[in-house]
Amino acid sequence: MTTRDIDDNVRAELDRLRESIDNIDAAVVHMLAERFKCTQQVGHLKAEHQLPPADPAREARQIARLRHLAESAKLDPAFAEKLLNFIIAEVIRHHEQIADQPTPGDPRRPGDPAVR
Ligand SMILES: C=C(O[C@@H]1C=C(C(=O)O)C=C[C@H]1O)C(=O)O
Repeated sequence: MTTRDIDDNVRAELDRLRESIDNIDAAVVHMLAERFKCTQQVGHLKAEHQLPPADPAREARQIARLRHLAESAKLDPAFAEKLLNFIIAEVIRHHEQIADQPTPGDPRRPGDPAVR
C-alpha cells in the first residue's frame, strides 16, 4: 500500500463520515423547524389566554427527562441541558413577542374600533 493509497482511503472515510454528518445536520434543522412550529402555536394559545411566556416547572421536568435520555445515549447530560436551555430561551423570546403583538379587539391596537 502506497502513501497515495492511504490518503485516498482516508479521504474516502472522511467523505463518508461527512455525508452522514450533513444528513444529521439536515435532520436537526427539520426537527427544530417542526418544534418551533409547535412552540409558536403554544405561544399564540398562551397569549390568547393570558398565560405567562415561560413555564419553569415544565422546563425543569423537560431538563430532568433530557438529562436522563442523554445519559442512556452516552451524550454529555450537561451539554443536553445547555442545548435545551438555549432552545427554550429562544422560544420564550418568541412567546414574549407574540404576547406583545396587539390582536384585533385589543385596546393596545391604535385605531381599533374596540377602543372607541
Ligand atoms: C413551549 C412552551 O413554552 C416555554 C418553552 C418551552 C419549550 O421550548 O419546550 C417549555 C416551557 C416554556 O417555558 C410550553 O409552555 O410548553
